[in-house]
Formats: sequence, structure tokens, C-alpha cells
Amino acid sequence: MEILKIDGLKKAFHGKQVIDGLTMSVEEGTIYGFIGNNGTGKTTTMKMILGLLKQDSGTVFVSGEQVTFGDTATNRHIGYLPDVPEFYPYMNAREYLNLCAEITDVNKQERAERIETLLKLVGLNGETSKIRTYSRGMKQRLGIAQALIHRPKLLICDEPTSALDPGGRMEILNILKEIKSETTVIFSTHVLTDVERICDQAGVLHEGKILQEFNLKADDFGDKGIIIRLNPDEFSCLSHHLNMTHIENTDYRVTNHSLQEVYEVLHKNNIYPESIVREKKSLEDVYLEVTK
Ligand SMILES: Nc1ncnc2c1ncn2[C@@H]1O[C@H](COP(=O)(O)OP(=O)(O)OP(=O)(O)O)[C@@H](O)[C@H]1O
Repeated sequence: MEILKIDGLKKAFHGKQVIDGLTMSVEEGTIYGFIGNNGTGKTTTMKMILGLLKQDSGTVFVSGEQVTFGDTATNRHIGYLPDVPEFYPYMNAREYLNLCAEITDVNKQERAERIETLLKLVGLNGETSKIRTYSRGMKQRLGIAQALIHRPKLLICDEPTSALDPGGRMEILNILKEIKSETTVIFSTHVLTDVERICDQAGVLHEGKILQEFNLKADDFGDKGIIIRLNPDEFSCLSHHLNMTHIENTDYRVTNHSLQEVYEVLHKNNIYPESIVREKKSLEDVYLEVTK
């Protein structure tokens, strides 16, 4: 079933068309990477999903219910982590989550257990210090716990990893992967390696629409080239027969030739390179191709 369905969504600011007939859907139980350059309208779209911003036209359905601007009814299905989450710095994580549980009407009997489960999930269960002392990564993890407190069907995260160091990013990605069985996740980002790591599906937002979608579990983006490790003499010999560019050190990329052709040329010229590997295109390669 589709947890999110957007159809023909449009939004302009001061005559500038930011979202221009956006149509997309997200299946329950998946992680969807919402990718796009800075300023393409990812946050704008998220605000319309949350009913915080009025669209000019088009519809948004969350768990089969239509989102209406200014009406928070559909937000009971949604947990939201903004790009820079705000907290009460004088509270500790438990106190803060307790407040969030009260606000979102989490059943009183369940509250303490829910809070402990979430603190454990985000690795803050042993933490008693005030939020003001937290690192950016810890705040982001607390933000996820906060967003999940009312057991939403859909978690929306706005660039959850962009400002974090590699360790902090891995922690967030692992948490998102772990909750996937309970909550569908949409996260916006331009860190494409993060998308490749954990997403099932990804959509490229470009000029107000989804320009291309990828099934990251099934799509093979094809070969970028063949990387051969050679000495400079071997390179100058082979460059007469193959389309080659220097990458770095003694590595050269061959393009527009099959592996079979490369082997034939090598054999004819009596060249036995240190290594030959097929180079797969990454999501970033494909993204740059489609958005250029
Ligand atoms: N309230 C507003 N008033 C006027 N223009 C706005 C408003 N909100 C967003 N915009 C403009 O809409 C465009 C899309 O902004 P948005 O923040 O949605 O992009 P984004 O994809 O989330 O970018 P980033 O990756 O940098 O966060 C930008 O040009 C922005 O300046």
C-alpha cells in the first residue's frame, strides 16, 4: 500500500514556480531518498505533506487520507525531523521525550516503556546530561526519537545527515534502517552515498518534478568504464587502440569498449596489466547525467 501519494502538486513563491506538477508515491515499509540540489524544493514539499504550507494546486494523501493545509489530522501518521531540530536545552533526553509524549497523547501506561525503547534505539539510554551539552549527532538522534514517539506510519527527515561527520552519519543511517520494519522513511538529502547505503527507492526532484526514480535494490546503473593499471609506456602504446583517460597514479579508464575488446588489444600488444576492473556507475554518476 502507498503511505504517501502526491499528485500534480504545484507551488510558486512570488511568481517563481518551485514545485511544478510533482507526482510521486512511496510504498509502505520502504526507505525513500528524496534527492535534489539546494533550493529545488525538498523542504517546500515536506511542508506541504505536513499541511504547514498551502499548495497552489494538486493533492497529497498520507495513509489514504487527504492532507489539508492548516489541519493537523493527517500528522498523527507522520513523524517529522526538521534539518535543525530545536529542543529545550535545559531538559535531558528523558524529560524532553516525556513532554513530547504528553503533547502527542501517548497512552500514559505506555509512556515510560516507549521512551526507554526509543532512547535505546538512538543510543541515548545512558545519557543523563542536559540537551545543551549534546553534539549535533546526539541532537539529531534525539530528534529521531522525538519524531517516533507516537508510532507514526511515516517518518520524514529533512537532510538528517548533511551536517554530521562520517561516524554521526553512520549512526543515523543505521537507526533509519532499523526502524524501517515499523515506519516508512522518507529523507531528503544531497548525500548520494547515504541514499545508496540504505534506500530502497529514490526520486530526483528537479525543476519542480520527479525527473527520475531509481529502484536501488534492483537497478544496475551500468558500467562507467574499465579501469586498467598500467605503466606509462604501456599506456602510450594502448592509447592508440583504446579510448583512454588518466584517472590517478597508474590507473586509466577505458570507455566505449567491451571487456572482450580490451583483452584482445592487450593480448595483441603483449601487455599484461597489474589489474583490470569493471567500474560500475554510482548513483552520483547517474544523478549528474540526468540533471545536467
Ligand atoms: N516562504 C518562502 N518564501 C519565498 N521563497 C521561498 C519560501 N520558501 C522557500 N522558498 C524558495 O523556494 C525554493 C526552494 O526552497 P526549499 O527550501 O524548499 O529547497 P530545498 O530543496 O529544501 O533546499 P536545501 O537543500 O538548500 O534545503 C528556494 O528558491 C527558496 O528560496
